[in-house]
Amino acid sequence: MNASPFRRFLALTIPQRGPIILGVLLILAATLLMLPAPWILKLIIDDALPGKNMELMVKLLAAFTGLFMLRAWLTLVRNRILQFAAMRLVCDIRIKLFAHLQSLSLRYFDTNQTGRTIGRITQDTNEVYALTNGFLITVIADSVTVVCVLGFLFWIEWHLALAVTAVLPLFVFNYLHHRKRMRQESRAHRDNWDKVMGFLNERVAAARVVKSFAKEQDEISSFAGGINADYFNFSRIVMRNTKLSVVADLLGSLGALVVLAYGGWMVMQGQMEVGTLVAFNAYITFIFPPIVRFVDLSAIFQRANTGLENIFTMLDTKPEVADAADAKALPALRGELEFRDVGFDYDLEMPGKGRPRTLSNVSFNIPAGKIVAIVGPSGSGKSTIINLIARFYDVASGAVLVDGHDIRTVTTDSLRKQIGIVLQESVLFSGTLEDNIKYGRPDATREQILDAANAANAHEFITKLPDGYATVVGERGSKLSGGQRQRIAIARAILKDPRILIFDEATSALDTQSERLIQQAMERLMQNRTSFIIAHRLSTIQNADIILVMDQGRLAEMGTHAELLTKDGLYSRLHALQFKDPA
Ligand SMILES: Nc1ncnc2c1ncn2[C@@H]1O[C@H](COP(=O)(O)OP(=O)(O)OP(=O)(O)O)[C@@H](O)[C@H]1O
Repeated sequence: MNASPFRRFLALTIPQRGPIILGVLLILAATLLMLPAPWILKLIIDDALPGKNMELMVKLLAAFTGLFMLRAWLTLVRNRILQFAAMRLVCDIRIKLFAHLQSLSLRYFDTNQTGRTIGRITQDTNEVYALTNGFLITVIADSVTVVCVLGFLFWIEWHLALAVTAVLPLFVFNYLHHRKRMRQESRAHRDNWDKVMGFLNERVAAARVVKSFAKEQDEISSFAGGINADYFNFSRIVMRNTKLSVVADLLGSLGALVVLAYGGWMVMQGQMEVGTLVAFNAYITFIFPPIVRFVDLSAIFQRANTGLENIFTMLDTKPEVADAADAKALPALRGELEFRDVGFDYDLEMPGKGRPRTLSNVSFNIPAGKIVAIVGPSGSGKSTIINLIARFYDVASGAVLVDGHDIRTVTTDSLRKQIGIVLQESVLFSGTLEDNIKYGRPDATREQILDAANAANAHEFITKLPDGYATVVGERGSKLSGGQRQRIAIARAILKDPRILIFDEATSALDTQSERLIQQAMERLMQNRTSFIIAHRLSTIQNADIILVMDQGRLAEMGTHAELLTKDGLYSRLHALQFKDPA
């Protein structure tokens, strides 16, 4: 069985154990320092005041002041140490989560909303800060205080101390009564908030679509729905906390009442001095407020527990595509590629249920250096083939081999370093054009970058920009045209110099001029490499060495343009439909 999130959290705090232990020792020191304070009060009442002993009075007051000053200083130092430790811990967990995210396979990103993932790294880790800084500090400080003070009370007057202790289980009952609901409410709150974050993230990223459909008002209503649910969830949590802490407060007062009633009776019976009763009364303020605080903090604990559950669920997600224990680095490739009876389904749970598999029995063998066009109707599995070549997913059956190596037996890093991919919707990162071009090869020289941009037909438009290569492109390259983005992506791929090239050809968004520039760039890029192109242009298809014709996840036909036309099969039908009028 898995350890509880809290236990696992404690394991994560190990690197910060130095500052945490020091902080706890300082808490202990500050607590022990305060123990004599009520006793000084007792000495003032029982000894200094009745005997009008001025010298004793001054000494006791000086001791009192000294204790408080020292305690204030210790608290300051302790808070600094523990707050820094808590923040460091949060930073470490954030880095760990991001690093783990990088190792996860595309299927994780297919099934988890971006907003949710971002929430894990930002919001859930904030709860860890609250837990380490607030909860741990208070719980440790308060537990030490309660145990020390109770022990001391038993030492001075055990009858009365026993009466005080009898109230304590009531606090536990009160907490247990609410605990389950608190947990459920905290979970509902967090899950709804994840949905709101997912929604927000999507709508901000797709502002153009929202506007083009004039859906602003509907989106506002949906967002308001999520936020109002958050209001409701939060109100429930606040009400629960209020109920819990009001009852805890009452129980604290009950404790004080017990001391006054029973202690007062003992004083009247001459079994205890007045000063001891006053000191007792002062000591119980060391006990009940911390216990009431425990109860209040249980809300932080529940929230943090939910956050920790989320964090550990993400950290426990295994990368589906992972290097085998004995995976070897792929040597420099020639570029042969083989699909051997490949079957695949995106849906792991219900593979192929009620519909054809995404890919079934796909076999082909491509010698190094060939240009391969993949064609077929929409949804026939073209993109899936390139996803499997790059090992974004693992095949369900059969194998994909490069130069005779099953790609599951080599490291994904060494495989992907030799594959270049230019997608239909090229994504650039915010940063300069130069940074974007050298993304896959950060150590490229200026000359190599210019050569790549030239070969990609991008140099000319870049130099016309006022800031040239230092031009900062917007988020996801939004300040460039579709054709310009595509050429930057081609330059990026050229600079990487891969042996296998994957190209998802986009035509629809481009004008003829742009299309020609891209086509020239592609032709240069494809020289001396094995290239797979999801092809839409007739020229690309005609010039390909091999055409793979996909149909409902199967390889329907394979051959050159001329061969396939003579077959009178799917390809010739598609060709007739699509290129009826090549002019
Ligand atoms: N990430 C995914 N998760 C689940 N199913 C997917 C995913 N990507 C694609 N599919 C499904 O797999 C099938 C094949 O999709 P694929 O993207 O390979 O088709 P395609 O031939 O490239 O289509 P198009 O020409 O429209 O881009 C489709 O039925 C599609 O709905």
